[in-house]
Amino acid sequence: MGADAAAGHGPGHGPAVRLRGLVKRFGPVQAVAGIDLDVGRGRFLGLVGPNGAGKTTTLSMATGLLRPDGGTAEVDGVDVWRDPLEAKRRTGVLPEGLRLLERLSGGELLTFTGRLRGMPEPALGQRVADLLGTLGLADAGPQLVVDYSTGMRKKVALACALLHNPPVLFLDEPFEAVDPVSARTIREVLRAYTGRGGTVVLSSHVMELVERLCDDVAVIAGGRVLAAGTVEQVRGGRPLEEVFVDLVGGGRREASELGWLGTT
Ligand SMILES: Nc1ncnc2c1ncn2[C@@H]1O[C@H](COP(=O)(O)OP(=O)(O)OP(=O)(O)O)[C@@H](O)[C@H]1O
Repeated sequence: MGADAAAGHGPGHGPAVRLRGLVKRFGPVQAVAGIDLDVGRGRFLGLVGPNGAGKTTTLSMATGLLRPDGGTAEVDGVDVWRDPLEAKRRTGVLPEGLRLLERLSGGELLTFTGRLRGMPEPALGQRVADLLGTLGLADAGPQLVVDYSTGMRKKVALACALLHNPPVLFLDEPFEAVDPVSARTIREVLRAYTGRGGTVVLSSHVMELVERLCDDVAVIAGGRVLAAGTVEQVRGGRPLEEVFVDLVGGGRREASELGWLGTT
């Protein structure tokens, strides 16, 4: 065992995700202003924050999609920017925006993704069939992704993230536009995954869902972590939404100021 591994560092060691001093600026906008965050193995972390808080920018830097201006990101003990290929082997990502290969069917997209990841047949074919079946996409058959509904696109993108059974999943708004039956299935799939030791980081605007599903939560605003811990710690006995609004809601104008709305 090397000195790093003995000290709890290096591939397969330490927290599943370790972010240190992550910083990103877009011109005059400081999108991420120094984020430190650890996510333990087998934990389910919800990343919440108002629009423009820096959630997607943080997830993009943690998954090798956007180069940080400063700081480090490690996944499963691998530095994402020093060893991106190894980090990406250990990561499944449902990115924002869902840019997919539109002229393939769901099955073709998954098979192509699996081959890019070097997955062998026939195990790949079995996993593709399992994922399409479980996520309710099998009936879409040869339909092309370009003709999928928004929720179907989300589900096939999620299937791509799960396909290689990575130890860590990063999911940007995985439940957005997904119907309640599929949402329940996805919750069960993700719970089973963390139950077996997998780690999930998801961003969401739905506090109730984070409260119900996640072990841990990090509230970010203005590119900084305002609160982080177990859901119970951060809630402190109150509904998470209330705590969230107290933390980030300052400076908003009252809805009642739109007194003209609805009057004739
Ligand atoms: N490519 C870009 N170019 C310029 N500014 C950007 C870019 N990406 C993000 N930003 C800015 O960085 C800030 C953080 O954006 P980000 O998308 O990370 O927020 P978010 O928390 O994911 O928001 P939302 O909940 O609305 O998706 C915002 O002010 C946004 O306008």
